[in-house]
Amino acid sequence: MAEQRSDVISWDEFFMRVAFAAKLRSKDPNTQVGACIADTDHRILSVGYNGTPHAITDEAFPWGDSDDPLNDKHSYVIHAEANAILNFRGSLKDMQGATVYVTLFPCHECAKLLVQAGVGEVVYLDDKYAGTMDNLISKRTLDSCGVTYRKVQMPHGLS
Ligand SMILES: Nc1ccn([C@H]2C[C@H](O)[C@@H](COP(=O)(O)O)O2)c(=O)n1
Ligand SMILES: [Zn+2]
Repeated sequence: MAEQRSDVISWDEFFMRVAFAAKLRSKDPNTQVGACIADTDHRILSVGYNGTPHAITDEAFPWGDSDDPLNDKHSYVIHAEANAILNFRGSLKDMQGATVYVTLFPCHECAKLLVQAGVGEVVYLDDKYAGTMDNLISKRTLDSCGVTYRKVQMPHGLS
């Protein structure tokens, strides 16, 4: 009888790999973010990455930081989590209690969107802005709304 495989990746690893693949599509030169939303039956509902609204071409886009909001990328970029929610083609009731896998901890604006979309859990890879005001607001929002969050374990790595 064939031996059973012992190195099958977990659902957490699988969905985080999907989120990681999505972030490879991002044109942001500084921070690429991917998100994958999976339902309680381990089905992928949607995927997204940080990018521009569709009519803005990469060439015309100011991909830098600037004190001038007109020339600051943050004024224009749609975050990975927001794109994942927007890309979802099903009924929002199917997203109730879903898990979002994100390569970077959600900002406070995305935290609000995820709560309203019905997401019940956030699993993140990196939290490089931990301790910033934005990050504290995000965590307070998630805590207040009963959305749990945890850092993913990737025993097989990402390659
Ligand atoms: N959870 C997040 C946080 C940030 N983003 C996007 C927004 C920008 O494109 C980039 C952050 O750039 P930085 O300020 O680090 O130069 O990441 C996101 O999609 N989701
Ligand atoms: Zn965000």
